[in-house]
Amino acid sequence: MASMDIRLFKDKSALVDAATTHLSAVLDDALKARGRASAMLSGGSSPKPIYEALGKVPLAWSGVGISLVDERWVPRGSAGSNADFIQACFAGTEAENAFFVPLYNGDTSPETGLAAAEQALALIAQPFDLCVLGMGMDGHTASWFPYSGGLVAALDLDNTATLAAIDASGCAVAGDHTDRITLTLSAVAASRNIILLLPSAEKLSVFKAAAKKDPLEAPVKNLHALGDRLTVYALEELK
Ligand SMILES: O=C1O[C@H](COP(=O)(O)O)[C@@H](O)[C@H](O)[C@H]1O
Repeated sequence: MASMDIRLFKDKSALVDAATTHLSAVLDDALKARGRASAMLSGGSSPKPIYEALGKVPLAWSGVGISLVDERWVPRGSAGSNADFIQACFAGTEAENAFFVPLYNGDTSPETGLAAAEQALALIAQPFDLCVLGMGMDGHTASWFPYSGGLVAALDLDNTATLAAIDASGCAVAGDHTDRITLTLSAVAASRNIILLLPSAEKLSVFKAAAKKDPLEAPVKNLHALGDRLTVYALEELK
């Protein structure tokens, strides 16, 4: 299998420009090839300027289905809602015409709401054309937090579900939002284009160091096996 494509940048604005061009080309190609496109988006500070720029790109946005790589189990209007975050990034742009599927559905917990979320997500064409990931300094990506409850099922490639429930109690980086819903590794791995954003030299170091760790300790390690469908946008490491 060909190896992942790591693209290194000296500054954040060059990274944002290049990643925005990449994301828009993936969506445009999908729209031209299949008449529709699908994008699974992460929240967080890493993709924010990219989404803000992407929303201004003239695309046939009404043919684009958008949902989330992961979500905190909180209603719209609550702090931490990734659905609100995406809406805010695209506010006032043509991207507001995209078809958005939220993952939170008001059920008591991600576990009890999982089947309905999976059913809702089936409205978006799979395999996904685009999956945009970030990474935390603890080595998590999506809501695959180290040793979290539900992580083994989320990372099991024999688990063909698209979504998994995660209990991130005890994971400091998850903060107060420990009830999560996330794409499974099989859904991410099936995506046509997977983009990992590492907009600091420290994050690139964490990503590289994950290669030698247990995948439950550094879940981002699971991306190392995805081959050339994974493109990493990173800032150069300090010498
Ligand atoms: O908690 C999370 O953090 C990561 C990284 O966020 P960032 O703000 O450092 O970009 C994010 O990718 C992930 O979806 C989220 O669950």
